Amino acid sequence: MSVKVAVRVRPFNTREKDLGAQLCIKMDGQTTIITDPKTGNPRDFSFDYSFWSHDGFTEREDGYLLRADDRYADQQIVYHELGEQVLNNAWEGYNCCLFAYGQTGSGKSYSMVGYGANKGIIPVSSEEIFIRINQNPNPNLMFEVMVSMLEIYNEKVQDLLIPVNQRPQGGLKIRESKVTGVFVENLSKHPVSSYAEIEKLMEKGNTNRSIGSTQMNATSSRAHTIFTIEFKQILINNDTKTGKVSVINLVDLAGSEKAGQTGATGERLKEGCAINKSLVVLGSVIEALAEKSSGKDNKKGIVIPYRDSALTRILQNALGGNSKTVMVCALSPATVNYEETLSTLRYADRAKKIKNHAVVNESPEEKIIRELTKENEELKSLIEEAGGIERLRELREMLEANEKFSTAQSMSWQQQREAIQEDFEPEIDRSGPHITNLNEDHLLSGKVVYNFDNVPLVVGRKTGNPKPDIIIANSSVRPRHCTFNKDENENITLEPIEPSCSEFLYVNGQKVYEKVILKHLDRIIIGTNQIYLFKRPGEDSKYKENDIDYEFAMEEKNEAQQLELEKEIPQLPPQPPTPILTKTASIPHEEPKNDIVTEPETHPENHENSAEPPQEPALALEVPPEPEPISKKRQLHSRLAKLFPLVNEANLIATDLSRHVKFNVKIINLLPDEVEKEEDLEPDYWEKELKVEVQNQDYGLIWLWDVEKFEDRLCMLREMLDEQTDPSPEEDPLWDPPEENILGKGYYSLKPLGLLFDNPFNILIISTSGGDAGLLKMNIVPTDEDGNMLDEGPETPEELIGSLINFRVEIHEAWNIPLSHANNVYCEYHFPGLGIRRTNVFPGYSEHPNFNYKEQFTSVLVDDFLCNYMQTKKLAISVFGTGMAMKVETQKNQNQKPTYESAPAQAPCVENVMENRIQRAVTVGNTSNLRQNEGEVGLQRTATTGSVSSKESSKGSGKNAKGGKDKEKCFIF
Ligand SMILES: Nc1ncnc2c1ncn2[C@@H]1O[C@H](COP(=O)(O)OP(=O)(O)OP(=O)(O)O)[C@@H](O)[C@H]1O
Repeated sequence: MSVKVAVRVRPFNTREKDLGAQLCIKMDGQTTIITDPKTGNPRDFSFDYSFWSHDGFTEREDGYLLRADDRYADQQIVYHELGEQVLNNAWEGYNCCLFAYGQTGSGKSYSMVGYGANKGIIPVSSEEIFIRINQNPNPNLMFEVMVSMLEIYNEKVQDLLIPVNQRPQGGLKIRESKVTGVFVENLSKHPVSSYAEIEKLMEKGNTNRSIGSTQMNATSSRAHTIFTIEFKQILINNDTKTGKVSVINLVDLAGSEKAGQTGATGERLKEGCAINKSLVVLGSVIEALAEKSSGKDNKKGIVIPYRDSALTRILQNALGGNSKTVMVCALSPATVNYEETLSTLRYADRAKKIKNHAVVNESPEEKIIRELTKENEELKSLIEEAGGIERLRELREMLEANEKFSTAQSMSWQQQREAIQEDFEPEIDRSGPHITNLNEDHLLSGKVVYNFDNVPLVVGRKTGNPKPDIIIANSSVRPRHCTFNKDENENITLEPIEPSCSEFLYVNGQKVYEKVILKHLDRIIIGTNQIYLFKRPGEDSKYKENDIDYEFAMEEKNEAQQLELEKEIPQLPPQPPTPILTKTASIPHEEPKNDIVTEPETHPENHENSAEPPQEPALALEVPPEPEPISKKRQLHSRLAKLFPLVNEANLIATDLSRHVKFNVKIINLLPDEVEKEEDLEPDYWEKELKVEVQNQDYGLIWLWDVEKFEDRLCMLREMLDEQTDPSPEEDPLWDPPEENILGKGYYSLKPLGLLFDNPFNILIISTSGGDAGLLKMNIVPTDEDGNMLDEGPETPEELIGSLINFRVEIHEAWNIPLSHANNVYCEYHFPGLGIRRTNVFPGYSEHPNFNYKEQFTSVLVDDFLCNYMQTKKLAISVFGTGMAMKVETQKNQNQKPTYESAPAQAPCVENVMENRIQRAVTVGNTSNLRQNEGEVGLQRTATTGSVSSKESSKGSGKNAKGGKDKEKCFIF
């Protein structure tokens, strides 16, 4: 039977409502339709169930969302359709699995666990199990229920039903035996006899998850939780026992954002920290199984990569095996989440193709014990014969795990119940002032509580001396970070322990520089993401407690910090002067006060081709174009406000890890593809993008990372700090193969082509920071059909309309390319109607690549569009190159100066480069095009020497140019 797939769309949340969100999902019977907000194109998907929970409900007094029109699917309907089916299957003795998949905040936990009166599938099914048991009329039929709860975070499996401080460092081991299949070694199983007991255990599991999340740097929404109910029915007939057993796995998966990038392997997985390896592999498993089920399996057979992740190993049975499986895909209704929601629907579409082979698990107990004993005997004899320490160790561990498993298996439910001492933490008194946690996973909020019976309470890391009272393992939290105390009026106060802690201590979004008195429902942020709500029962607040959650507090902080930032940094972009001159000199503007934000400091002075007719003075008084809309500026500020603390945190982690690297925020320009007016070449009018500059402090080299890559790497840095291990280069977030980057764009006037003139010219390559990245010698030569240059052209370009022209694009060479990125340089352009064209790649390192590119185009029709294009637009030529490659022998040697790949040319120091540039610019004969400035990425900091052989380097660089799998030639910070 196939995996059953359900999709469910939730209501808009408050934030989406505030932003005036638009709906992009419709449902019609089993069909779910998603509409692309950009194109208006709908796409249909068909599933076993499409649950509409977006609107059409009323709220009952107890908070239950009740259906008000026929379309609305409330919690009861969803349970009835999915949960009940799971229970029926379990009763028949089938293994069952229910997955919830979807991006963070899409409603997975709402469906699986639920909130308040809106109980989800897990509690309702658990309750129903005992209702059914209690209704059983057969005195010879006995039932045994055991539960376990685990979390998979960063490929580590942890038992959620044991105290956090008893968790094994490396997590629990996943074992596999011929007899039992896959099992988690030492996972505690808890015999339960009522729903209330299950509820208590679930509560305990969530509290442990919540505590666990304060003990790690990363966020908890990237963890998967599996709640397992083992359900046995034993029929006693005279002296014989027969029965059935069913394992019900209820799986709340981590947020699926970015997991759409399924099939990502190798290098991509290195950046997969935020992507979540288990989810990526789950995608691959589903894809492979879907392919297999669709009969596309070729003779060799499709290998299902179960073993590639902890999640898929544990759930192997649920996917394509002995299980009746249901997948609930939670959908956000808002157009802003269109891409993610579409990817969830695609995922769901693939999952429905999986075929499972569920069988009734009848009376396995005695049989399993018998077979396990046999397997253990076999293992023992293998141990005797085994050669090699590694193999011996493996077999011993397997035997030990198997023995523990058979001992547990042979114990009766009653014996196990007696053996396990459920220790529930005593309730903390919340009647007085206290703080309680807010977690991005709503289920984990309110689980961690501290009251102020014993003050002062110091917060810090476990390395703090004296040891703090509240331990938070967040890299942005100092060893002794802040203190909660009581003043003479019984007010609770909070203050940073030293000034540097204020960077990561906020109350209601504002940094805390000195002692503050806390008021009821104040939001306290410690570090980057540990949030607490202060409560003083009985005190009034202008806020309602229900309105405050993790997102609220984060958003509040980001907005407040954004306002602070706007006060500190110059306007982005600066207001253009009025009136604007077309051939204007650079517009002076203030140096940024904040030394982290680096704005483009110069402006292109003159990008005109020499063959261009002089500009009419009339143009000089043109009205300046509208400045960028405020919202874009604010959006940039808002992203900056979010990025700054992360960059600060990355710098703190780098220091803690003794890595000589500094992160800075950079605002770079998105160079335009179409240039029409002079203003189009003013960086002030270009779209801005945020990058993170990564500066190696030993060698002064600089890399620019996308924010997304930075966030992935930060996440890996946090984990490195948590685990305190030396990663291999493949796993090291600060170890990169050389990457291909855009060095800049040059703009070539097509006006001469419109008059059938050639136009040999050295165009300026403008870098993304608005500076220069060298010069490019090129020409477009109008020709006859045989490629011979034409002698004359028309009086006006319009005369060409309707005729066919021939021309040759020549890109000869480039100069002064920033050396640090001058490996495998090539150019690319897009002439309208002729597609994207590329020069050859100039192999190896060269500041002066010679492309020698000539491409003849014949019979190109000049229509109105092309005629107009040639008169008004410039052709953009993009120049790409690959970054510096270095070899590092071992990580231990990282403090030694790395050796470059050999090359004939000296890798120059910055003074030489600038000197050479000036000399060369003079010989180029068009000095007006050369701007001496910060332009190129990392050039002026490339003050290293070394030798680089272009022959040598070109050998490896072919691969590097394509994204670089060549780990040998990587750089380590
Ligand atoms: N069907 C629904 N009806 C009403 N509210 C819903 C529904 N689904 C989700 N919500 C609300 O949306 C918010 C986010 O839902 P939920 O916590 O279930 O998301 P999630 O996908 O589990 O997120 P995470 O990955 O962070 O755990 C919650 O406040 C929840 O109450």
